[in-house]
Amino acid sequence: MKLPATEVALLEAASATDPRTVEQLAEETGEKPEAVTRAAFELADEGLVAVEERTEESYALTDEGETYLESGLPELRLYRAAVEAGAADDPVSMGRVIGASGLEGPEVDIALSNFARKGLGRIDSGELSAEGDADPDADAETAALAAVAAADDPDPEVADRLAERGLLDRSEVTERAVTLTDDGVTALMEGVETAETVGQLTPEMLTSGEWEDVEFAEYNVEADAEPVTGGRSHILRQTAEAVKDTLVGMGFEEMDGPHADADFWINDALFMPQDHPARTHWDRFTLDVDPMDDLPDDLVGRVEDAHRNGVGPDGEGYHSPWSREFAEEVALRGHTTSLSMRYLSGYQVGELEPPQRFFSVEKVYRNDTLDPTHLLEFFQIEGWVMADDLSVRDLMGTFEEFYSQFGITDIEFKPHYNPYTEPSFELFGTHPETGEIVEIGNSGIFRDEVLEPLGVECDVMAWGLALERLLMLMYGFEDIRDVHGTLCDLDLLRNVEVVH
Ligand SMILES: N[C@@H](Cc1ccccc1)C(=O)O
Repeated sequence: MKLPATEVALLEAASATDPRTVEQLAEETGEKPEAVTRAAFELADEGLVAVEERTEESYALTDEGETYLESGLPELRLYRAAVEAGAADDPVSMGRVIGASGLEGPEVDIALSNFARKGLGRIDSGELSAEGDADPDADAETAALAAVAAADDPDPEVADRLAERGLLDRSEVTERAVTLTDDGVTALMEGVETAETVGQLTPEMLTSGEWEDVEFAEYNVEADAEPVTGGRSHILRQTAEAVKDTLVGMGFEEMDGPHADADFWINDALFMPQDHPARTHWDRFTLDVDPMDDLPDDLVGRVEDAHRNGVGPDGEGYHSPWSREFAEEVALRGHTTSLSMRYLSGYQVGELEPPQRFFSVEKVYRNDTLDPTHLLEFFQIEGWVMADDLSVRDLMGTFEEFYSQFGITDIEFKPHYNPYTEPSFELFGTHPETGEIVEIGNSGIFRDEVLEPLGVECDVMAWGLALERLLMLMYGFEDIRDVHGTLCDLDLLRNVEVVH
């Protein structure tokens, strides 16, 4: 039997009783491991050897992991500083502990988010208390980092968590072991000879014409290749595109408009009283820019009248102060319902005749506290339908159809209050991992106090859904920061595919 040189060397080095790994065989034959793997698969195809594969996880410290192994994990440094400051007895101001800990930049966030998770203590209204019984020297994550540094096996669960924190790189190593089959033994006994094969075509072979007589080695398309982690679109972006496709498929057109807008469009047009708590500096990001003093006078007049006196024979209005200056102030929009107001009023694209359906998937800004389910900037899936005789059934049916396209079929509704819709409903879905009920949106049918000043004479149902929450239900994230910011899970962002 004639075989290429590497195959012959491999057959001779392999044993019928003792499985040898590709690495052992590579050492013995003096061939590269890739060449041995390729040859082993060739021989396996011929039935001369059996190849057994085993996949194992392997870990390596990232640069950050190495830094923390030396300096201590940020949360432990925070804990030690807290104990030193007396936080095991009485709560101490967070700023003071952070100052004393020497933590800087992103390390502060990292320390704070892991501090409570590890039960090292609690953070409450800017004060930090330390758990007296915690033992920073017995930290499982530090132990796992040290194990990896010493080439020992870390606890797999802890190692997974460290990989998520970006402190360990996880890779899968496939180990292959080769054994001679009976046919392989027979072939060896009958004698195998080397057939010359060429792996690389050279310019010399081309000019001399030698290429016509040689036998070329076959490509091994199963050989391991280095993973490539180039740029790709972010999971949130991919999901936003999927949402847009879905809504366009449902007959909606896309809205577009300013992120920084007049309070008039963000709040007044929505019949939000000017003294509503959501309009104070606590919730909104005010901008130090010129007011928008070119608002359409007629419309502003009708909106002011609705606020002061109400609409229709029984309308009450708010009888509270209303100022045009406040309406002209510019802030970052806290919801994209500002766009709906611009479109419904005819201001953005001219007057619209019913029926109409519009949507946007755009960023909104709220002065919230960052936590596992809240960001200061997030994407809202805004939408509305303008038609005669809309009912709550239409609203619910639209959501059921929309969410079912993303595999979510257990939407629940809860009556709610918005100054601009009546009735109003909050939407909920079930988190696939924790089973918890998660709020995913807010909706309703616009009140006359909103529609009449806008000049809309039929019904309009509308909603604002959170894109990030949809993501949590689709992929089972428990912390939205897994896809954003310094704590994001790079492995996931590199590998996830959005399908819908
Ligand atoms: N603006 C609401 C969502 C909404 C839009 C339109 C009608 C009803 C509710 C929010 O941000 O929560």
